[in-house]
Amino acid sequence: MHEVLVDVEAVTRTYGTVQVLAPTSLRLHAGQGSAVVGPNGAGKSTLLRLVAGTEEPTSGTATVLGLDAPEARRRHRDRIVRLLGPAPTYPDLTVAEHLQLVQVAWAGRHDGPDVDEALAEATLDRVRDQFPGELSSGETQMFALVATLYRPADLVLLDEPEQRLDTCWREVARRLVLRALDQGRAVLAATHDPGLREVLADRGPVVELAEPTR
Ligand SMILES: Nc1ncnc2c1ncn2[C@@H]1O[C@H](COP(=O)(O)OP(=O)(O)OP(=O)(O)O)[C@@H](O)[C@H]1O
Repeated sequence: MHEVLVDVEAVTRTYGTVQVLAPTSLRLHAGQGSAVVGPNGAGKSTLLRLVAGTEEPTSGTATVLGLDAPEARRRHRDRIVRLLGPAPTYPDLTVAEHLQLVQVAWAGRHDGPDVDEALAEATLDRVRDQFPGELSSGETQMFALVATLYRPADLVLLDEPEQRLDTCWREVARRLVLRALDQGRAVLAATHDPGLREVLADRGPVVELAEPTR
């Protein structure tokens, strides 16, 4: 059996008096995909932050790579990558230079295509020499997704990777996620995109969250 990467047992999250995440459980093995779905405000991003270890559950446990999620985040940064909100960028490095930086930083462990191929397959080659501040919102999102998936990781956490992408780029995003799964990575993604949900549902559990009651 593949390694258990994520083991979430009855986690909840409460802010003030409102429980924004009702007890939720999820188990994800290497190479599996999981879509987290539900209406706006259902707690999808909250669940991802609990798994990312950037936030603590009110009750229940979130275990990642056998460790409490915040500890896993510290100890296994080479195995976990996340795109939860805007990606940090260097204003004076071009799009291509960001990917080159990823190659250098993870020297010897990068097994994807070369920089120009990675940009071309995401149809980002036209902006290869532009700076982050010169990109459209969709280009920024596509660039963030490509850069996120460019580094090595066994577990990929994505919060609505389809946001601000047009129909063509949503299709590209699905393809990139599918390739990550085919490479044996586990992908946990909150999404409103039915196509991405389908890609992930083929490879693992769908987590359906309901709107919080106030
Ligand atoms: N720090 C916080 N303090 C108070 N309430 C919060 C906080 N963070 C999130 N919430 C509330 O928790 C609920 C769930 O938010 P979350 O961002 O997880 O939803 P979501 O399912 O990702 O929504 P969307 O599809 O709109 O991105 C929302 O009602 C939100 O207002």
